[in-house]
Amino acid sequence: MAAPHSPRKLAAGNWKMNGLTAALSELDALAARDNGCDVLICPPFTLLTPAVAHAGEIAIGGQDCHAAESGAHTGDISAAMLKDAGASHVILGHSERRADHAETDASVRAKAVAAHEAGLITVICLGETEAERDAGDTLRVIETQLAGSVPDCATASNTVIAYEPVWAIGTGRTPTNDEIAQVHARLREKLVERFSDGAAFTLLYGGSVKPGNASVIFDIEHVNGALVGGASLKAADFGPIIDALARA
Ligand SMILES: O=C(CO)COP(=O)(O)O
Repeated sequence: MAAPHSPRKLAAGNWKMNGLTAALSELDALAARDNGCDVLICPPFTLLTPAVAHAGEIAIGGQDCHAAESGAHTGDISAAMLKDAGASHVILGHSERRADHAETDASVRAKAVAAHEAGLITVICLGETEAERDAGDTLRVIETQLAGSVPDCATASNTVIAYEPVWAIGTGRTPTNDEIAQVHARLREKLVERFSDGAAFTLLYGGSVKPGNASVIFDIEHVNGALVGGASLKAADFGPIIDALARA
């Protein structure tokens, strides 16, 4: 595939630890829409294979993978297993995993290398905590996470960056538009410095994106889409967010 010259828009849903078989009807509803931009759903591992069968044009991704190809890692899943199940993407370094599973920038980077070797597109998450924000450290934190978590093999075709302020996830709170703009501009600047196709990486915002605030967020420069948690679980909520992105 030729290298992209400008970022592709992506509406990504992270179902987290939500969804039994009945939730596949939401995927049916999304697959039946005329979406107008790339859509990705990352269901729990148990639904990956059936989700692929229900997804139509919608891409399906995992929510994590191990850095090793295989071996004695009880409860883990490899990038090749995700690919084998029909996934095209994997979320890495989500703040819930950084917090609950002690993931570091180095471990996220190792997972990203494994995912790229398996042919997956990575959605690498970063974002500051509320304490870091209050201390005025947001840009320093995201720069460190970007440098540490994104491997040298990253390209605009195999890597998406998601800025998710930890304090905005599931809280109904979001940064100001200026704050989002500042972070995304810095992410773009650093990607352009490091990668020859840095201008074409898709940059997502995540954290309390809803149908009511999506359009305003998508109008911000360098915001190419969203990584959505709660509002991705129902097609009735995620559909309007997809439409807002397609229109932006
Ligand atoms: O963590 C998120 C997506 O990965 C965001 O979750 P919410 O959209 O529920 O705030």
